Amino acid sequence: MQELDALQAALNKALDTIREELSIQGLPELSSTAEEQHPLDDPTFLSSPRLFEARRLALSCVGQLHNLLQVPYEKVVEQSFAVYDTACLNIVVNTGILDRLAESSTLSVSALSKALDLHPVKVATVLRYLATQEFKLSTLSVKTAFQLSHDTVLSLFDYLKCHPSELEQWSKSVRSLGTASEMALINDYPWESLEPGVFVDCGGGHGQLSILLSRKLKNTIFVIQDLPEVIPIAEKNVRHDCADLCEQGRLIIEAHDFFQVQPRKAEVYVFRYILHNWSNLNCVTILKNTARAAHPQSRFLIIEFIPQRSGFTTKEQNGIDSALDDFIGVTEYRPLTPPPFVPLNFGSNAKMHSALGVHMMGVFNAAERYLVNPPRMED
Ligand SMILES: C[S@@+](CC[C@H](N)C(=O)[O-])C[C@H]1O[C@@H](n2cnc3c(N)ncnc32)[C@H](O)[C@@H]1O
Repeated sequence: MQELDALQAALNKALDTIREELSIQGLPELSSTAEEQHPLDDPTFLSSPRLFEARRLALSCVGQLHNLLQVPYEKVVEQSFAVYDTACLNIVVNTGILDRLAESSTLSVSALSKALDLHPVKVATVLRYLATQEFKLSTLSVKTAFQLSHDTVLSLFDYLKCHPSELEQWSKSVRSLGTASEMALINDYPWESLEPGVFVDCGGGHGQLSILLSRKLKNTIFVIQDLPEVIPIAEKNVRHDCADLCEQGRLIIEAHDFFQVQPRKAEVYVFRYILHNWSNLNCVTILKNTARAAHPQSRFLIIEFIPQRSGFTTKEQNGIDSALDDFIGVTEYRPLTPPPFVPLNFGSNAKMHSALGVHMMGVFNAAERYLVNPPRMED
């Protein structure tokens, strides 16, 4: 029997058994939104052996299915961000958020932040992360948890400049973050519509996005820009993969600080995983500096993870109604409407991206940005 079939069959059997046992023992239905504690959650409750084993089996199947279905890269990121589980719980308890929510579970983030004198973006980021499974501090990008933990006044980028081996390690981890969703990115956007022209990869890091696109867009020149200390890393990577394109002048690597005016006129300026490192004010400066060089037809492409709201909603509120069967034979991506009891952001499946939001807050006092109702850092 296939592993997936076996786990599905065992899970179904276990869930059926739990349902039967609840009925036999006259116990209430299970509900994750019930206000009263379920008797099964009482540590002194003595389960029947059948119910005990059915629960154990169901949870084990869920865990095994998780291992089977989750992309290994996401598991690695989740594990390296696991410390945020404890940190966020600690914040929720110590700041009084938990007590306030116990009094009223319908408090909005802004009401909660006002009542406790906390920053709304930080409260939202922490709660959103905790919903998938300090603190009153400055909102300045150089007064973050990173500076406290490293006992430094330097920003992460300035710190890395002084620590070349850490810079190398950090830029490798950013590169793998890009790799994890690169094929979808290349497939889902009509890149050919941008040809021909000059494409500037602002803060391009290892240059991986430009390398991939240069194979697809044969009439485009790619300029990878980054800080001077990152240029040798980018050059090594690009020359290793595409020495011929460098010789032909189709891939150019150059130092440029995006807080200075952009020197290149181009058809496309792309910012992948850049703006989430910076406050609104900084982002405006970066974009304005680039816009000064742009011509009226130039395009700005901003590539970021867009977190979805947590919580549950009706299909009508969600606005998109698509079921798994609607995707048969479809090649163009569109999102699935979460079925009942599946959170809008797909719950535990959003953990990696929510953890990234916490990470951006801890390192840069920045955040992943939302399309709807965005809570923003004040500058
Ligand atoms: C999160 S990484 C993204 C790298 C790349 N865009 C990618 O998607 O793989 C942010 C990049 O911004 C660069 N960066 C930071 N400050 C910069 C500045 N002032 N000017 C240019 N690049 C900068 C960093 O060196 C780093 O390579």
